Amino acid sequence: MSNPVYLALDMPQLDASKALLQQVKAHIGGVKLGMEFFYAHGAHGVREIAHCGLPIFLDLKLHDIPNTVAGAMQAINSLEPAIVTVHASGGRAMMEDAKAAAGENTKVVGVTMLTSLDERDLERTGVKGSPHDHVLRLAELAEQAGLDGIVCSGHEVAAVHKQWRKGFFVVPGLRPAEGAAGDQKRVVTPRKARDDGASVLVIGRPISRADNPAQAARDIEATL
Ligand SMILES: O=C(O)c1cc(=O)[nH]c(=O)n1[C@@H]1O[C@H](COP(=O)(O)O)[C@@H](O)[C@H]1O
Repeated sequence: MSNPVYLALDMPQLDASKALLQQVKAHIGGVKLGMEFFYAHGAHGVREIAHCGLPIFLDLKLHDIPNTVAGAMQAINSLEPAIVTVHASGGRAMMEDAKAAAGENTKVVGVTMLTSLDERDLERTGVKGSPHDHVLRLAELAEQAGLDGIVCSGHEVAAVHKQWRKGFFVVPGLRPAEGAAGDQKRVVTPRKARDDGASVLVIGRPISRADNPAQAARDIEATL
């Protein structure tokens, strides 16, 4: 089985990103580029990172009216990303149009509830009920809209996997047993997420901020 770990390259410096990637690339299965990197380096930066030969997950978390999101998707098609994110709360029509505009080899996944949020945060945004119910509801909407899968925390992935057997599930908010959670609130270990049905494990700081990133990536790989 291929390595499910996608390294989140969350840094604005292109050279430092490439250097980190060189150190760890033998121990990961893909690279995630998010808004921090993309706003700094755009399509050129994505192409530079793609030279490493690993699949690229373009985590742009698109969230706008359907026409605008479809246009954004078309604008990034030439980069041939393996995975792209949209916010599931953007609604069914937005997700349908995003999927229709994406390249045929790109998986479009809907971000459900950010792993940095808990039930109290959810309530403050006006959503009543548990994160579990909220994630399952948005997963159902994403499936109806024809998306390939969703992004959720390791707390929900087992239930979502049960509800959507063929879905593609991206799980961030991962920490090895001794790792500091930082701004993440719904956290599990990489192994637990994988055992519960995650297709992709997104891992950033536990590798990128480690004293020895290659060793950290190797240690995580060994737990899987
Ligand atoms: O879409 C994501 O990748 C994402 C969704 C989510 O709910 N939570 C979340 O942390 N992420 C991303 O996953 C990565 C997690 O980074 P670390 O907490 O450093 O491992 C970051 O790049 C986040 O942007």
